[in-house]
Amino acid sequence: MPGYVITYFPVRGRAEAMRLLLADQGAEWKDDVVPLQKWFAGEVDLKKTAVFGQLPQMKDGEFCLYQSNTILRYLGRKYDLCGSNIKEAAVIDMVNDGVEDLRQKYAGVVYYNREPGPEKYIEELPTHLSPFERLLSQNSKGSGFIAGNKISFADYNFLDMLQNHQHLAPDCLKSFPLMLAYLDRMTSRPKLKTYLESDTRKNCPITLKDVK
Ligand SMILES: N[C@@H](CCC(=O)N[C@@H](CS)C(=O)NCC(=O)O)C(=O)O
Repeated sequence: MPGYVITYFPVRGRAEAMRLLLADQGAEWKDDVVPLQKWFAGEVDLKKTAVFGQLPQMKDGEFCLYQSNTILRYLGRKYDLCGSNIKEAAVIDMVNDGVEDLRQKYAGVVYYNREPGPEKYIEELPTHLSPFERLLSQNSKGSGFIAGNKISFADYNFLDMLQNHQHLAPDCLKSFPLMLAYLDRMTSRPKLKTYLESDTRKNCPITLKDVK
């Protein structure tokens, strides 16, 4: 029986970065999938008991957490993925907050049909993505991780964000060689590769709109 249970809708969404982290760290987890229709019809008790009325929820045994970035940070502390000192930890937090900012813009357009709409968002993407190319160039000249000298929880969030954007706009990274090389390095990590190539992952829709 795996110690971790991730409760979420049948999408990658805000649960995927924690799945990437767990897979790469060789940990097992169970996905407890909540059908969207039931949730929005008010038929899921968890909607009332969840701390902020939202998912994902992650349980580590009896310990129950909400808020995707809090969960990532918790797993980061548990698996030593928060840098080697407080300055590295702060840079990792900064990058993760930057990923969160972009995730919110992405989610606004992709999930909630907010302005500026997908076409304009894609047109503006280089402006949103270039800070990450710069961060990579400033860290081991782009040959390592998004921050620090070892993998951190922010790398999994960043990887998920890059893959979501590649799905939305397949050419969006073409003028960002460091991010392309980073994606190659990350997706070649053996345990991550196995997960990324698994049927579970391939069959998991990227957004709520992709749910059949
Ligand atoms: N800040 C929260 C946001 C959670 C969130 O927006 N959850 C959405 C799905 S991604 C949700 O539960 N939507 C259903 C609802 O609000 O009832 C986190 O990072 O976990």
